[in-house]
Amino acid sequence: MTHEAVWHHVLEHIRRNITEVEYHTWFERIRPLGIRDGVLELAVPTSFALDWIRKHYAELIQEALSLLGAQAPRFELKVVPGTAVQEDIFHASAKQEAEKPKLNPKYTFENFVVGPNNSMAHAAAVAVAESPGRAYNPLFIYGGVGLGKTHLMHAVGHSVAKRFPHLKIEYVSTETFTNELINAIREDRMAEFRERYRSVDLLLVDDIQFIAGKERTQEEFFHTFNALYEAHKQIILSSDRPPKDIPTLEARLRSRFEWGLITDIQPPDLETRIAILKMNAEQRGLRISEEVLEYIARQVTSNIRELEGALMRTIAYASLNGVELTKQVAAKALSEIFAAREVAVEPEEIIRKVAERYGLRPEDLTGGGRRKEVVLPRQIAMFLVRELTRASLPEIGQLFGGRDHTTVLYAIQKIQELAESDREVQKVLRALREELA
Ligand SMILES: Nc1ncnc2c1ncn2[C@@H]1O[C@H](COP(=O)(O)OP(=O)(O)OP(=O)(O)O)[C@@H](O)[C@H]1O
Repeated sequence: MTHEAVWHHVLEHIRRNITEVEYHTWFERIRPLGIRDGVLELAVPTSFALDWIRKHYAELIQEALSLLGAQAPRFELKVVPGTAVQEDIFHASAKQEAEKPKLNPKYTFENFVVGPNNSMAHAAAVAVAESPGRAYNPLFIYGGVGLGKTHLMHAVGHSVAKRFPHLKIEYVSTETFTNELINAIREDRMAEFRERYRSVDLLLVDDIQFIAGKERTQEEFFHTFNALYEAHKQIILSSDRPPKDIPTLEARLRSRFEWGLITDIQPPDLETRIAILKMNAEQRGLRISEEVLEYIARQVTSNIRELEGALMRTIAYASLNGVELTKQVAAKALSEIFAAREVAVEPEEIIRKVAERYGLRPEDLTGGGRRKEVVLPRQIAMFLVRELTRASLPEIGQLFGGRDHTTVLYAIQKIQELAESDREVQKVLRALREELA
């Protein structure tokens, strides 16, 4: 099913580069058919769509394929009327989603590889899934970016949904909770908001560290928490750090977060990383040699999302270039990502140097300020962290005050453009790279 993985990555690239409306109109209806002799074959619903896509998006699709390592990126469009999606299907499915908990079907216990790094968190999650509201309440899972916190939370959700179909499950990111709260206040719908969150049996809240500094959200969450807790409803929270390290978290919330069980997830060891890659490959119906899996597992050590990305990239590279997947091919596929990042420099050091050059404090760059004087230096710092370290886009977002990865991506693209057109930026980048080397 390699072509599906390839198409998935192409879509991710496209989505970042066009508007949502364009994406829904043209790309959601395309289905990948396969890869033949390095050519990606795509089914489109009508000949009108075929012409339009060829005319307007061919370059973007090719660009995405070359980012995946295709040396001669090629694709072919075919009209397959069955791929048409009725206009209102989007709306119908959106409605259904709102009612069902938004759980990723892939994030189940069966798909979760247990290793020494996550066995405690896994055992706690299983215990909670078996008797929600009774085992550990709240269950607080913390750990670095891309280590499986969301996966475990969703796994509990799936398991509870299966065992206790009558229970109401709600998964929400802290960002969404905050936005919904703001909207409810603005639209005078607070009673409805409260009812929604206080009537659930299992509440899963992701990235609770983002509640830091948001007084009103903390206040509201405090009451939601109490209502659920008192009614013996289960709460699971995830965070990138333990409660005691979340700044400006009200003491009463902190102590509540500590009432149940706090458990962490550490980066996986080599064996666990290989096992995760193996499972991923098997799920896609692919047989990949141990040697190749180990090679990939040795390249990416601290983020499972990136580990999976590296596997995908390798598979895509081999199939788009029509070659067998060997260790040498894997090395080639990954060389671009890892070669440029072998300089041993810490992100904090980069931030410090960039701040110094612009006469700012490091906190100015990592803080929330949007003054003109800090925006460009911050973007430069993000760009250099990406270039000189192994930090992923979400990790960089975290370093810079919990910004979204799309903001980081935008910053990087911006500096890439300026690095070609603006002499001042070229000079600064050259000087900083020298200082940091
Ligand atoms: N133990 C595991 N076994 C199999 N897959 C895993 C495991 N841990 C993580 N993954 C996979 O790694 C990817 C990232 O996991 P997830 O999104 O749960 O991380 P996270 O810790 O919530 O990250 P973030 O801090 O960005 O929210 C997912 O695709 C997930 O399925």
